[in-house]
Amino acid sequence: MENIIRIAVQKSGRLSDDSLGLIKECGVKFYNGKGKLKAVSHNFPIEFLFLRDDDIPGYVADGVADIGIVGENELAEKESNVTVLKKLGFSKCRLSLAIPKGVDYPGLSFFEGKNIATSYPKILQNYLTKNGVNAEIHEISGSVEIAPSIGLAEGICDIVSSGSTLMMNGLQEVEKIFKSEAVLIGNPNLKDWQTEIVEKLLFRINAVQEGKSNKYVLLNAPNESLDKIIGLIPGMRSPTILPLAQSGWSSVHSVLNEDQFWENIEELRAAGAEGILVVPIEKMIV
Ligand SMILES: Nc1ncnc2c1ncn2[C@@H]1O[C@H](COP(=O)(O)OP(=O)(O)OP(=O)(O)O)[C@@H](O)[C@H]1O
Ligand SMILES: O=P(O)(O)OC[C@H]1O[C@H](OP(=O)(O)OP(=O)(O)O)[C@H](O)[C@@H]1O
Ligand SMILES: [Mg+2]
Repeated sequence: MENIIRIAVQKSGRLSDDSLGLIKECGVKFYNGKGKLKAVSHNFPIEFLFLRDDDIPGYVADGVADIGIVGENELAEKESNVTVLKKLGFSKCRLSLAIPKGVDYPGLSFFEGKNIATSYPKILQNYLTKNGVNAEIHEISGSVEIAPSIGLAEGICDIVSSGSTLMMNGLQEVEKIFKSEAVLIGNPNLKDWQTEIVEKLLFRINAVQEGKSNKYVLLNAPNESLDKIIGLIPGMRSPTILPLAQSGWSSVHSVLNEDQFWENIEELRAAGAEGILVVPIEKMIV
């Protein structure tokens, strides 16, 4: 049989759409019908295992899967022996301590001797120990935000993104204790042929991510402003300059980070740039 690697991805939940979307953008084709727990790509040597996210660090550490996509929070909680290969920039969230709204919060000492409900007992215990707080950790596996209102705990430690779940449950965020995003992880003992395939995938992921954070910019400028404009949008090696049919004018093509573009837009216009087009880039290899 052909050599293939195995990737563990979340079956369904907050990580799954972006994980599979990223791999599809890398040109890896596969069919993941409803209820399927495994799939093989027909144009890249990779097999998918669709799992609960809690199990992904352990499967990768044990070598059942060679690589996987998981949140840094789950990774820190499981303390599995895996290598972080790449931060992926999606499923960004934080773990926070929260208490009922209206309750006075004097600082971390609030939690001394209190009960805290969480699905992340290790991360929480490490944080409390580091800060010299003794609290009782009550581990529950979901719907953590409900715990204070049913008398299970005085506070919670759970995932926060927009904060709307906290708000809906009458809670206030009082400490941010851990920042997380999705990461690609790998078994630390991959064989050379497995590493080679992982490197190919990483090359594609980098090209997709570079493409997303950069834009292709085209603009028209009077020739006397070209030096100034080139300084503002230097591009990958240097911008392309093409003469317009109207004499004295040029078309300038360049690639630049979107943030950098917005920072320089006023100066570009002041230098005489006009007809500015900003075009998305699908893949970018630097
Ligand atoms: N609201 C959110 N915004 C952004 N990222 C989030 C959010 N909630 C969770 N995440 C991230 O996505 C991961 C998976 O969240 P999800 O809610 O799908 O987990 P789950 O219910 O434990 O799923 P599973 O059924 O696979 O065990 C979390 O560990 C976290 O890294
Ligand atoms: O700050 P917010 O934007 O409200 O996001 C935070 C919520 O998102 C996650 O739950 P999810 O909606 O994925 O449901 P689940 O707990 O059933 O997995 C997490 O467990 C929080 O409850
Ligand atoms: Mg889970």
